[in-house]
Amino acid sequence: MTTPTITALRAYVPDSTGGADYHAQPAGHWIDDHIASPMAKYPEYRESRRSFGLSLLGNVVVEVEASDGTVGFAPTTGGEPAAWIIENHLARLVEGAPVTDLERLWDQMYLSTLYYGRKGLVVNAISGVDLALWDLLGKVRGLPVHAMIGGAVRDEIPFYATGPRPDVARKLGFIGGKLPLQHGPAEGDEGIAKTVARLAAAREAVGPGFWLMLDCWMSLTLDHAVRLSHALDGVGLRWLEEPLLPDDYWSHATLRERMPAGMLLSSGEHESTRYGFRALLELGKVDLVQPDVGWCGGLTELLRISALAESHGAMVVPHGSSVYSYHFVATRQHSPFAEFLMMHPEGTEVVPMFSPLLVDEPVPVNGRLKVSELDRPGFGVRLNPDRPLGRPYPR
Ligand SMILES: C[C@H](O)[C@H](O)[C@@H](O)[C@@H](O)C(=O)O
Ligand SMILES: [Mg+2]
Repeated sequence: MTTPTITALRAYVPDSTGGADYHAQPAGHWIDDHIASPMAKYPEYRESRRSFGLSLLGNVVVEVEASDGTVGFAPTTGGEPAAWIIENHLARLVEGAPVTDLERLWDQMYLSTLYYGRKGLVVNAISGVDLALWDLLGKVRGLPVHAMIGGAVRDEIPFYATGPRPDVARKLGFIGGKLPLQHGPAEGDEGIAKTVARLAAAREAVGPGFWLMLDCWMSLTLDHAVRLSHALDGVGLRWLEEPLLPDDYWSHATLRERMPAGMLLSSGEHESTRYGFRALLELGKVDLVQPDVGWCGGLTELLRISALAESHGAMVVPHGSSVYSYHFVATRQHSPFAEFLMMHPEGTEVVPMFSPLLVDEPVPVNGRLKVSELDRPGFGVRLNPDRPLGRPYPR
């Protein structure tokens, strides 16, 4: 049997809002409504995360074509800058390789960009290429990705929902609701009081058994995080998410020591590679890691991060990334549930997370997704043919 080789690697930039860069939403969407951020200490940037540049990058769609005509693709966040890296740097390593060489290609993409990469945009680009390669391999072999990384350990995936209405999430069958923090340290004790009131009202609405989480999106200082965690101790918070600056591993460990014992500390959404997650686990002492498979290095690197986390007794619950993380979650015991970002403007309806970029994108029904819904080759989704794709750096 002849193994096809990769004949072309292409990077497109769709004109759409939403998709993998899901923060790019029309005005009035809950995801940009006075949500706390590291920039909120500056009043002019407190009302909207887009005001300081969140979602400027937009989507990049990576496409890989094989010598037998098979085409794989995957989206991630990165826009034109990522497209430039993919077309002008990564393509020279990938084109001509057998479609099976994911390990060697990952190593070469990471090592060849070390001098300007290691984290952030470059690793997003590498992640996009890696995901497209997994999609291609699945299509060449006629297998869903989950069947190529060990096979499913469960028949269905339970989900928690991220959005402003945990009461609606509970009614829709989700196992928990994660609220975005809206008031950071710049709003002082008054901000803490508002957060406590909001979480207490949410707890009242959902009752005792439904998980509640709070996503702080890197916005807190250590002192504020300690005080906020204790102020929320009566709410029964399942975890406090990404409270501190991602690089300050040491303050995570201090927070872990000082926060209430029953509240899990989670982080990792903006961390990348196994090295970053080793620091977060060993130095940061987090209980739960949340790599984004489109940002951490792709699926090849997520598998490494996953094994590392399991050896630390930590759960791996990937940051919301649609089918690109569902195939992973289906196959790992220590990844018992997944995130679903409620991308409906009020967060009151289930809509496909990467809409309008993809078609055939499965969504949880009654808060769960049957793994059999993923049983199509590769990641099992198609690009929306009605959304034009520009190729900014054609070769
Ligand atoms: C809802 C949060 O503020 C972020 O917008 C979200 O992207 C991310 O942190 C998440 O965990 O879903
Ligand atoms: Mg988060």
